[in-house]
Amino acid sequence: MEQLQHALSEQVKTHPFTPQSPTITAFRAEMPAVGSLLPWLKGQTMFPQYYLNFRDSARCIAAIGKVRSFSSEISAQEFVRQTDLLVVGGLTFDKRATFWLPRMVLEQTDNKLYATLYADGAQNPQSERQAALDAIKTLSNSTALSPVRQPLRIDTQKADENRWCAWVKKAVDAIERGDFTKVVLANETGFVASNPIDGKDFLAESEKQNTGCYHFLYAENPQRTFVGSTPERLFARHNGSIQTEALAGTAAMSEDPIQNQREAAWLLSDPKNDNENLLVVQDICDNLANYVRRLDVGEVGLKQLRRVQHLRRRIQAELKPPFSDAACLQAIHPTAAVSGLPQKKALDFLKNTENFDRTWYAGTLGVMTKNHSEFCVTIRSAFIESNKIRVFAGAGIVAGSVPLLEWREIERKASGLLTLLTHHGE
Ligand SMILES: C=C(O[C@H]1C=CC=C(C(=O)O)[C@@H]1O)C(=O)O
Ligand SMILES: [Mg+2]
Repeated sequence: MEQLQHALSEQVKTHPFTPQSPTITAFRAEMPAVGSLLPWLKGQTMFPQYYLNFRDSARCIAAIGKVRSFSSEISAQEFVRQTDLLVVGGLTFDKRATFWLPRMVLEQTDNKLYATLYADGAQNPQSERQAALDAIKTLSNSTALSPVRQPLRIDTQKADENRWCAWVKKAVDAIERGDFTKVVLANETGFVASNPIDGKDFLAESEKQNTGCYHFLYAENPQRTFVGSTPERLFARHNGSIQTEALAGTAAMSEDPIQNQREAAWLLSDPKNDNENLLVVQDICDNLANYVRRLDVGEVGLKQLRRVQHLRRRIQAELKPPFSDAACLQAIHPTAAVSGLPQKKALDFLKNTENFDRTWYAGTLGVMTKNHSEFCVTIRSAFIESNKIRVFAGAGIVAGSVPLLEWREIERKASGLLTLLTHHGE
């Protein structure tokens, strides 16, 4: 990190910082890859903090501070197109957009660590120079990660087993009446731990145990951290190609490989779960239709995780120019894997049934650049506030859904995060 500090300081020292220049300056430096970026992030006091460890590559981003903010996906995209810089952020479940250009971004790939420091020419030159120098100092801050295991006590639960089963029954009745074909109900469960839970420690443990996922963290301030490990991609775009997927339909996973195989065989042949998945395929394909010139849906496969396994169909499409991330976000988020179909009817049902605000749960977080953007779906997630944690889990309800089985499904999904605190790690 000293190497990065030295290289960036030299650039900042010689930069003119002319008054009232409208442009953003990016100062860049690189060094060989280090281990996890989480100890660095844990050592920071600058907010907001953002972290995204990608699912299918070694790429990982950790960012602090904010130089510019954008309250819509369109304005974020315009900025990215004009400047060729990166913005991070996303949309809540109900599509409220928050994007920003961070002060400092660390980006790690297979073998390199890149640091980029941004300075805003539209600000006062003296204070911008100082802010840039302050950001460089953060590179030497790092705090060792600690174990997170500790006793938990259940605090509040938006739906207990009985209430959940009543919600599912109400949904199945509405589906039978023909109000909609699918709705994804969710629950929020709050726990109290004896000591404060550190979001970075928690996420580091999740990276170890919940492999095959995107790992994300978003903290607007020191009081509250949104974290999670999701198996689900919203989309990844490379120039005009996008890759998305229908991930829905669930069976159990355990430490018994024979049992897991039995569950997998059942999942692959169960019509209720296949329907759950196909409705997501239909939803994504219909919503992308106006923006693509070719679209392919892959064969059904399995996405196996530590506590659950899912049906997955990959979807690959060629966008019509001008390859708009804002259009993709608006078209496919929230997918029928987290909302329902038809969407408007399903969302009305959720508003009248769920007794909590989902905010960032089942939203989307990612990064946007001119040529490459990627967003994950923020399920398998939780809010951490000091010694309290609120965990979210949902399940797609379709014709034939059995309330108690859907209860077991959400309990298993939530256990992916909860067992990090309560069980012995490997
Ligand atoms: C809504 C969630 O999961 C979705 C993703 C995969 C499988 C799902 C299911 O089988 O119900 C859900 O659609 C969640 O974990 O909160
Ligand atoms: Mg399901």
